[in-house]
Amino acid sequence: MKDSRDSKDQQLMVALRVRPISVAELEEGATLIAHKVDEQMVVLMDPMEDPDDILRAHRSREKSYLFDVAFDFTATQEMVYQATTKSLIEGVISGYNATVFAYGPTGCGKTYTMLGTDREPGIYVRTLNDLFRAIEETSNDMEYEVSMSYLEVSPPLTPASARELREDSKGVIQVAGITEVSTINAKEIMQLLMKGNRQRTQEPTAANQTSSRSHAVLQVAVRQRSRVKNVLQEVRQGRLFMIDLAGSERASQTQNRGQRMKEGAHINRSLLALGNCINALSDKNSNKYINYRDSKLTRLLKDSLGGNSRTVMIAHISPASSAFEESRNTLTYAGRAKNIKTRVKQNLLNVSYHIAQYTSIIADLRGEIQRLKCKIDEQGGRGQARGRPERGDIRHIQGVCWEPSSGSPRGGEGGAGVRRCWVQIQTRAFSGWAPWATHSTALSLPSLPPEVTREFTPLPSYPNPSLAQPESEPRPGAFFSSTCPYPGCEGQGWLSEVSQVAPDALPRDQAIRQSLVTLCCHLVQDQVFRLPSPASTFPPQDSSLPRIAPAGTALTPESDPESVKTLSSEVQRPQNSILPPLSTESEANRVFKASPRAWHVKSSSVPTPPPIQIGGLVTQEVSTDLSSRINSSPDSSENLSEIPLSYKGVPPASLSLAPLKLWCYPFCKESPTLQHAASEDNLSSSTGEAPSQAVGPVGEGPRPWMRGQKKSPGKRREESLEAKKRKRRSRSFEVTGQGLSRPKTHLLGPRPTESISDHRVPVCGHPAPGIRHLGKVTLPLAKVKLPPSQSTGPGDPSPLAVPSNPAGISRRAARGPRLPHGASTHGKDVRFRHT
Ligand SMILES: Nc1ncnc2c1ncn2[C@@H]1O[C@H](COP(=O)(O)OP(=O)(O)OP(=O)(O)O)[C@@H](O)[C@H]1O
Repeated sequence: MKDSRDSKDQQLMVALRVRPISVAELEEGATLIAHKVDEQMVVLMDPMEDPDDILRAHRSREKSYLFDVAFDFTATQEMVYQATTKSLIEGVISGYNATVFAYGPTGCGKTYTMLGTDREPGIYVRTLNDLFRAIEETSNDMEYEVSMSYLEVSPPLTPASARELREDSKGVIQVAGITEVSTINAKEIMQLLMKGNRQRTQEPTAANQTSSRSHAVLQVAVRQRSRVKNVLQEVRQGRLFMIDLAGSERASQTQNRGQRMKEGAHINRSLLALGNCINALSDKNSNKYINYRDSKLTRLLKDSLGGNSRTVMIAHISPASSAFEESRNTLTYAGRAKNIKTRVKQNLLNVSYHIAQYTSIIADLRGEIQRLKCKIDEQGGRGQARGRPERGDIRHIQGVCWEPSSGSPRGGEGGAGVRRCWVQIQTRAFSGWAPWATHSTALSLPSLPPEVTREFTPLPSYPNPSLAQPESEPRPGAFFSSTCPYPGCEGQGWLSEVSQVAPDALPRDQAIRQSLVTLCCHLVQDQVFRLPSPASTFPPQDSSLPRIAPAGTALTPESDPESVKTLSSEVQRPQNSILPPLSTESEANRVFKASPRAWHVKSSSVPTPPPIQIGGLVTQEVSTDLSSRINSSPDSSENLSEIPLSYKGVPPASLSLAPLKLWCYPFCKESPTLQHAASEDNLSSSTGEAPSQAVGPVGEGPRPWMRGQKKSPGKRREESLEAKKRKRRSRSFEVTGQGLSRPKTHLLGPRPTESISDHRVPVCGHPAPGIRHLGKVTLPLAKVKLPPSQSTGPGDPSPLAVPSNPAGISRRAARGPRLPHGASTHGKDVRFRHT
């Protein structure tokens, strides 16, 4: 242990307490000779009055004594404690030694001041209470150890005198064989104190019925250290001595005889030694040797008197004239003690930890790190369980779509993951459009991530498409070509397609449409496939994002034969591949109402449809919902406002990655087989209709750009018309679309192509030669069916039917709003169609 960095001299504080005159003294006829003049001064009057003494005739019989503080019989215990001891507590806690000792003749109130009574507790109790309170107040930051010992320094005649005092290597007096009790609180200390005090030698004398025949030393040690663990730690250790000395006595006064008289002699001897030390210490100019070894008392008080301690001496006197001599001596010694100076230093113990302790600290820190990691994981898990915030992150979407390691679409989750992410993208992308926002709310979907909203916030709020129809409606599909920032982008093509087959699904306002196509194109180009954006830096390039598709990488046998091979093998998989459930129950609730009222219903009012049943598995696909909305027939749409769409009975082979097709077809080329499959699987949604009976695309005319098709455009068109007729007859709900082929463009990339190689993508059993040959693939579209059980009634057996003729379109347009499209199942390369 080393002492404090700075030490300073401290004057010993001396207080004087004059107790009330006792009944016994009054009975003896004693008079008051001690008076407190002011807060610091006490006057003692000599009771001896002899008018015949000429020599002393003009001498003042009063003598004043000045102390740091003086109390008379009016002073309460609390006042004495506040003025003398309370200020020491803070120093003890922070590593300073302190001593309070009561000094005075027998029967003058030393024990009363230090121990007190039950009603009026003394300094012991009050000090300990405040000490523990102060410790508690700082225990958040600091760690404390408190120990206590209660020592009786008695004359050598008693057993307690067998205790030896020893000085340790640092010069601190230790009592051999003493028991130190680690204390928990002040209450426990008080119980120990009372117990110890009962064992203290007390005998009635003529001067005091409860005269203490020994000195009592209560020592409280406080060790303080910071709770912040460090390699080098500082420990502060303060000690507080509270000493109730035995009283000096005169044999004549106590009338002791025998053993009691010998005790008194020993007490007086120790007090005399104390007085000598005080005398020596108080002599400023002398370099006299301080003989602490004269008595155990002075040895114990060595530090308190002349060493490292803030010391308070409370001198006690009786006001009675009968105790004049004792009072005068006490006042004299107390007055001298004022001159004693101590050098106060903070006791600091620098603890440098051993290597084993380092290991322990490191283990603690590792445990803490692990605990925090688990906490983070838990929070992350909860967030994912809630699903919403993470799904709002574009990185998450990309992560869902693609395996970061391989850069390919996720195999296990496959198309489901891609579809799901697209649903999210579409849904959120259209969140600025009020009808869509309605559904977004219903779906409890999060808003777009900042980087997306930054790009697309110009999307206006569009409360109801039917309420904001422009005077002259643009020709469907005619105006999109000039709005897309990407040459040859499929986003506009898709919208054009939608505008033809389901014009009601799109907003009427030109500006909104343009925003919409821009949005779609951005999403297609940037958000999932991360193709280079021609006009913007959106999204911000971030190397930490999973690399998705290298720009301009065409899927050709030359460039990526392995991919093509994989794709080819994939598309040859049996058609009865079963799609696993695509998403959770919450996604199954993504239902749309077709009536105008439905746009404004709150999420709670949106009915929950049964999930899509695919090949015996219950699943659902929001994209097909969207498709169904787009293709809602005017007759059925109103009823659908009350009946959610549901789908069932779709053969596994007819299920495909409709959203993938929608968004991926720019990267795909289509074989005739795939094209056919797409038409069947995705465009036909009549209940009970086999995929083979499904009609082809609703879109008009041949598509010369479908170079990969084996069927001629004319034949394809015939099929399409036939399908339309069947649709009208059956009034079934059909989502028409095709897996489209398109020439290789800069948009081609291996990863989107791989995405369609998901084993759950149904094909018609053809090896897709066109893929190999032309580097094109076609994504089949999802097939959506409305089960009869979910139809609105006999008059509307197939509630959603998309009229493919212009009349149908206009009729629907006149009927009012339709569901916002938000997504499409169409996979047409409209660029070429318009050309
Ligand atoms: N300030 C006070 N107010 C009221 N009573 C007091 C006061 N001081 C002392 N007394 C009473 O005086 C008596 C003697 O006091 P006390 O025992 O404390 O003296 P002492 O100095 O400890 O004596 P000894 O040295 O013999 O032990 C007790 O009955 C005590 O209650």
